[in-house]
Amino acid sequence: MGQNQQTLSIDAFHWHIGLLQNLDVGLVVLDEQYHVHLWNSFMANYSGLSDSDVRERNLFELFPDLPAQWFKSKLNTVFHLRNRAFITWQERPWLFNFKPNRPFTGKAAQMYQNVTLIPLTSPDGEVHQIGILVYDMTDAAMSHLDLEAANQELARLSRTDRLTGLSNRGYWEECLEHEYDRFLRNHRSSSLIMLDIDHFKKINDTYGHQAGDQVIRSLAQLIKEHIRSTDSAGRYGGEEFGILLPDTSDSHAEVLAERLRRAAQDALIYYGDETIRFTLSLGIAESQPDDSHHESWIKRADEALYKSKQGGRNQTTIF
Ligand SMILES: Nc1nc2c(ncn2[C@@H]2O[C@H](COP(=O)(O)OP(=O)(O)OP(=O)(O)O)[C@@H](O)[C@H]2O)c(=O)[nH]1
Repeated sequence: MGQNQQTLSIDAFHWHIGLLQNLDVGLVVLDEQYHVHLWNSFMANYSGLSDSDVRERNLFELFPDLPAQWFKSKLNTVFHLRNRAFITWQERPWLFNFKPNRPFTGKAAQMYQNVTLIPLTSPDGEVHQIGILVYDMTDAAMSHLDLEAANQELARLSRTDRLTGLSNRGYWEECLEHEYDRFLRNHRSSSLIMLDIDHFKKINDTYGHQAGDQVIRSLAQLIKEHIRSTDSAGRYGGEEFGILLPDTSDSHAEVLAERLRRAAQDALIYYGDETIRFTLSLGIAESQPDDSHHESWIKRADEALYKSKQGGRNQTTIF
């Protein structure tokens, strides 16, 4: 090899080292005893440990909070199979517990990382060392998580009635349908309460539509306070609501219905200078196999509600 060529290869070696040192990606080389042989400036900056602090030292002793058992098994697989391995932030948000360097704009407390493990073949054809590349994925992870949160919020809104915060009719009917299918499989009865504000048109006509809305909101609040977390309440129509009570007989449902009816009767709704009172009519139907469909179940509860209206309102009827 001529003098020029030798100079060039030494130059090239320095460029390579310079490039590796200044990459905006973490780079570590480990041997089979997990001793560190290369530690670039990315790793030094985020860990606070310089190349000379870590060189020839065991990675797991340097970083006791690394998931040692899990990570060693990944490294050993790369040594044995000589294949690259990839660890994404979705699988494990981070390997090295680094703080991202976005102290003012970022929300993340930790740097999210993708990690690639590369088997490094020695001149003897064997793999005695592994290269670890650590990519900072914090921005991508944050956008992804923000998008996911926004989608979840959209999904929640699409299930919710805006005026009352209860389930809207579409979602509530879906729950009812699932409950009816469950009943057909396990034959454990559930009950359905349909309820409607009495003479609500008169409340609107007397106090105005906004006051009517306030009555609907207050009733929704009363319902939330009376039901269990396993029950589901939904706004079925203007001033009609449905409550699904899983694993509940009609006589037990009646206890809740009557409690709610009395609470409504006693409630005082303040709207401006007005004090508004209202009553409820309620109908109950227990699930039955011959309903054939959840809609027939609603129909029976509605028929019972109609009987309460016919019977003089402010009362509960079991179908
Ligand atoms: N304020 C308000 N009123 C509503 C809303 N949805 C429906 N309504 C009104 O609710 C009233 C329901 O009237 P009706 O179906 O005649 O029943 P009612 O006056 O409650 O009489 P009974 O049910 O027979 O006791 C109508 O005047 C609707 O305009 C709403 O979201 N807000």
